[in-house]
Amino acid sequence: MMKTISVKQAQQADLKTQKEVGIPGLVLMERAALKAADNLWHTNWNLNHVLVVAGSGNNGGDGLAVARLLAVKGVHVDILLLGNPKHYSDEHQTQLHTCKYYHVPVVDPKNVDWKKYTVIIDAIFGTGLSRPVAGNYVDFIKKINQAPARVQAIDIPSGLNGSTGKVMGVSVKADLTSTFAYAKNGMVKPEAKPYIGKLIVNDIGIYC
Ligand SMILES: NC(=O)C1=CN([C@@H]2O[C@H](COP(=O)(O)OP(=O)(O)OC[C@H]3O[C@@H](n4cnc5c(N)ncnc54)[C@H](O)[C@@H]3O)[C@@H](O)[C@H]2O)[C@@H](O)CC1
Ligand SMILES: [K+]
Repeated sequence: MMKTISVKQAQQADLKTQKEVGIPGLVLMERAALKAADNLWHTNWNLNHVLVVAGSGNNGGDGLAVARLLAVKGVHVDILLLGNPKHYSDEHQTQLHTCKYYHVPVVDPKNVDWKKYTVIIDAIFGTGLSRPVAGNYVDFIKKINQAPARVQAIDIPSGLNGSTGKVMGVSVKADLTSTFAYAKNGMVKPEAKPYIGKLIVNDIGIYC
């Protein structure tokens, strides 16, 4: 049986690893991104044109780090930034700086050509999702689900409650979910399957 934990336990384990064990958040983020990129390399998906959709928190930071890792290997990758720039987490800002260094293109949210992407990486919300999805986020999640691309979710499909497996209004439907440390309780529930797709649990050095 696969070990699963709640979102709260995942947040506590993240915090403990950083504050007590002393591994910096950016180190954990880099490990997460390397594993997620590796999961993608091991699919047979067409990686011709990838879109990373990044929210304002550390899930978005993970996505931006994956964008950079793909870009330096020559993949044509674009970034779509969602959320208020004033709320970007510290790690998100660092990852965005690095993407800019490598000239990873940032697309205009009002003018996204959803049909041209072969893969979309969903990095809007992870364990930080705390309320039902609303406003513009609903529209973007629907666009991701309607797009012809394969979809990889980073940590948790955005909009899915990781603890219960229930959809909080609307959720990304992923073909592949690259989660970190442990699967969250809701991910293994039958009703979550259409949103999770294939589940890969990646060890990034966080234990509880
Ligand atoms: N902290 C750690 O140790 C690590 C965290 N990692 C990543 O960080 C993620 C968690 O990051 P965060 O805690 O920054 O949170 P998220 O990036 O999941 O969410 C960002 C923010 O969105 C806001 N939000 C929540 N629900 C919303 C809604 N319905 N509509 C609009 N805004 C909403 C909240 O203010 C939240 O802080 C994990 O899922 C994982 O992907 C990884 O980098 C690995 C290490
Ligand atoms: K996500």
